[in-house]
Amino acid sequence: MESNPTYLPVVAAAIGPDGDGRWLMHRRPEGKAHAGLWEFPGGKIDAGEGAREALVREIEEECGLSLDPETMREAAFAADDPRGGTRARPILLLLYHCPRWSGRPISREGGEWQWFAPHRIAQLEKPPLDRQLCARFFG
Ligand SMILES: Nc1nc2c([nH]c(=O)n2[C@@H]2O[C@H](COP(=O)(O)OP(=O)(O)OP(=O)(O)O)[C@@H](O)[C@H]2O)c(=O)[nH]1
Repeated sequence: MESNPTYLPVVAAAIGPDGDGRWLMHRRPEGKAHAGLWEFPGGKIDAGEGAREALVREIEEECGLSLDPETMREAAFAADDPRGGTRARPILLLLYHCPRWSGRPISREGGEWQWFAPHRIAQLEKPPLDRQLCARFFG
């Protein structure tokens, strides 16, 4: 049995709810894969990094918010089919509920940031794995 990793692990954050019951979503910038689609923000886990640590780092880099890793909870996951698709490596996307943060999001890497109610998030155009996470997380 081959034991080299197949999946590329990616972490994503469900940041919310804010005082109005909304959650923070990120619209991917032009020039990147899935440009213009709305995702739960996050990114790839670096070698040797923990999942929560990666999420804190990615969110800080992308929008300046500080997440509280102590209060993060595993919430849902979604994975590509390793035998389908055209990617070199299928993605394993891990969603964490992040109920505590500080700061306000600002766009640091060209994407757009917006708070939405869950029924609006369900309507947004999203990449395939984020669609699954949305259905699993918000029901
Ligand atoms: N959120 C999300 N990401 C996905 C999906 N499918 C898929 O291939 N990805 C890829 O997973 C990676 C997520 O990591 P990232 O957000 O740090 O990637 P990035 O575009 O900033 O960096 P990159 O240009 O090196 O890929 C991206 O390459 C993204 O295109 C999906 O359904 N949802």
